[in-house]
Amino acid sequence: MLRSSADSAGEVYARDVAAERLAGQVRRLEGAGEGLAFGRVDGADGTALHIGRLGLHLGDRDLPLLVDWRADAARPFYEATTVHPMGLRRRRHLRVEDRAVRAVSDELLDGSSAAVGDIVGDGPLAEALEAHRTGRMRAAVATLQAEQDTIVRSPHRGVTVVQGGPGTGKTVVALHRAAYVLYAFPGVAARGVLVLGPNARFLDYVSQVLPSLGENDVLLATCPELAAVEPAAVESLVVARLKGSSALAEALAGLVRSLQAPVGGFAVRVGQQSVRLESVDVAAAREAALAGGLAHNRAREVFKEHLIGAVTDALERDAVEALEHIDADIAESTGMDLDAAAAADLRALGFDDAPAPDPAEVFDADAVRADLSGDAHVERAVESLWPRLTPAVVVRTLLADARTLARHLPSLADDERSWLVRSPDAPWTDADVPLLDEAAALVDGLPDQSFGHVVVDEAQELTAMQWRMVMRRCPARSMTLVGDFAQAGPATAASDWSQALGPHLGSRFSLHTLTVSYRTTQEILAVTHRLLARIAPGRTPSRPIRHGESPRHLTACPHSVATTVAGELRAQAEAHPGDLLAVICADDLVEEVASADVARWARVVPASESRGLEFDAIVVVAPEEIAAARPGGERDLYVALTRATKRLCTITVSTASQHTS
Ligand SMILES: Nc1ncnc2c1ncn2[C@@H]1O[C@H](COP(=O)(O)OP(=O)(O)OP(=O)(O)O)[C@@H](O)[C@H]1O
Repeated sequence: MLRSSADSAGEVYARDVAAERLAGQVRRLEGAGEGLAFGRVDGADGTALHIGRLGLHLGDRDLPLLVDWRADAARPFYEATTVHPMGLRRRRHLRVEDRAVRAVSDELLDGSSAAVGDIVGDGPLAEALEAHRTGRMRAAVATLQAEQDTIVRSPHRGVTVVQGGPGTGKTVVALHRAAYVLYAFPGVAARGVLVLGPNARFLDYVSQVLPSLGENDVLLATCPELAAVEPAAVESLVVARLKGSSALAEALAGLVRSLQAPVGGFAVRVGQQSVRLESVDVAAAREAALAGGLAHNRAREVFKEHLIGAVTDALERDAVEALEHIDADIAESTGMDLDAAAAADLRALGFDDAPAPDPAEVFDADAVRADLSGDAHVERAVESLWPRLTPAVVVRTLLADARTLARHLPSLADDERSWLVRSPDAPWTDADVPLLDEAAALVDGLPDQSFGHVVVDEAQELTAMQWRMVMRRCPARSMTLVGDFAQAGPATAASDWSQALGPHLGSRFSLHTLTVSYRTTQEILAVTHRLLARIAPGRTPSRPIRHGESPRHLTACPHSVATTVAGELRAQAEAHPGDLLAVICADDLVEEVASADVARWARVVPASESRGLEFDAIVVVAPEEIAAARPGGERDLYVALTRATKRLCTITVSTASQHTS
């Protein structure tokens, strides 16, 4: 394509656009190439359709070669049951690897008995769930379950919330929903789709799902990436929690308002002259600047324009007055009416009754205004009344001292405010990010980049300030939000969706609950029931569909934790070669646990970063420390215990030997 000739600039542009489009298609096809076709439906009427990750058409054939899984025609593949066969006789799952069919499994839906060619095999879902984990989530497009599929292809364009226990497929639904939105709502897709996740580790884990569905135009980001801030420090949870509260948004807005010409007049030197505006004039300029609802820095331009207008008027008044004074003085000292004398002179020269020049017309207001807007004195005077701001300056100013905080955050107690004070050169933290983003919206307006649809995973983690960030980026309020408040981290203040979303959406969201635990076995889930009853009283545990080994429990002395962990991992690796193993421990223990021996067999994941992840087997070290490490630590423990698809081992560090060591 790029080799084709193109002479004019227009042709070059058209060629580049076409080349980019084709390259995108190639990426799409390459991404979705693995397991491209995965299903087939045979209608009771004898028709057959193949279902795939993408749709493919061949020449002018009426029927597509491959039906895109998101097309309406593919719906029965996911939703037909023997009770409601939706016109199907047979649903077939194909496992295709390296362009060869490796397995076929049929379900007969119309009550007929198996005919020649029907292969009634083991469930493909069970096969998918038993497969080795790789460290990267796989698409579940071939085995989406009916309760998931209904949410994925819902026609609802507003906010869809999906809740459910660990491993119920919330992430699966969220990512497949993103792919569905791109396919089914082209208008939304044109404005872009964002998937927001809690941290880089999680985003890496889910990063292959959408490309494997042929979708490469989705932005995966964390909150700091979205705000283009790189946090370089961590801060205490108490402070992080305070900074997450929406009171901070009001405080920032209050601070910015207080920097918008709150009171007083305005004085400026223009040439030899000093001009003073009364406070009413300044107040009028302020009102005009704020009337348009513009952000601070843009409103400043309007404010300046109005002030310059008022200064120009004042200068004009002065000029007129000065001229009139001169005339009056001359008339008084010479007894001459200058205007009359000038008119007589003009008549004598043959100019009949030329009107006397009006001093106000002699004054070139436009030129004066233009001069004033580039005048350094004027700019300085405006700056003192309505300073130009940056987001960083706003946040630094608010958090600079207890007095400023007291003024703008009256709802907090004195000691809470004192915790918020930070030194101006302190590095930014995660909790500062939404404050900077809020300040950016106040001073420069809405972010340049917004999206037609936003997917938030682990959405229970978002603070009120982070929700504000998200809402700013999705003016159309078309979103898929998935999460589980029983797994909430310590910075989360809300305990349900109404609390989290109410301030932005009222009750305008549709809530779905997934109830089947696909990841966790019955045996592992049973270990967490008592814990779940404590952290989410009244919550019905998810229903596991798989059985597995009973969890193991070991005890280690404080000085032999790494050795015990390594021993357990070695045994597991030998017994189950190819399995993906992980060790989860309290963040403070990571260094101690991650000995070379341990790192050889497993990934070591701090409990605070284990949300959303999944492994074949997990060793949870010192569960009691995870529970005690930070407020809400029992929820961290619940998350840690529910990361394995097959095996769980917990290692308690014995306190008895701690005393003797
Ligand atoms: N329909 C499905 N077909 C195949 N695998 C599935 C299906 N649904 C869920 N899974 C698998 O179950 C596991 C758990 O799914 P997922 O991570 O989406 O759950 P989750 O509810 O987001 O969990 P958590 O709350 O722990 O983040 C994943 O390995 C996922 O691929």
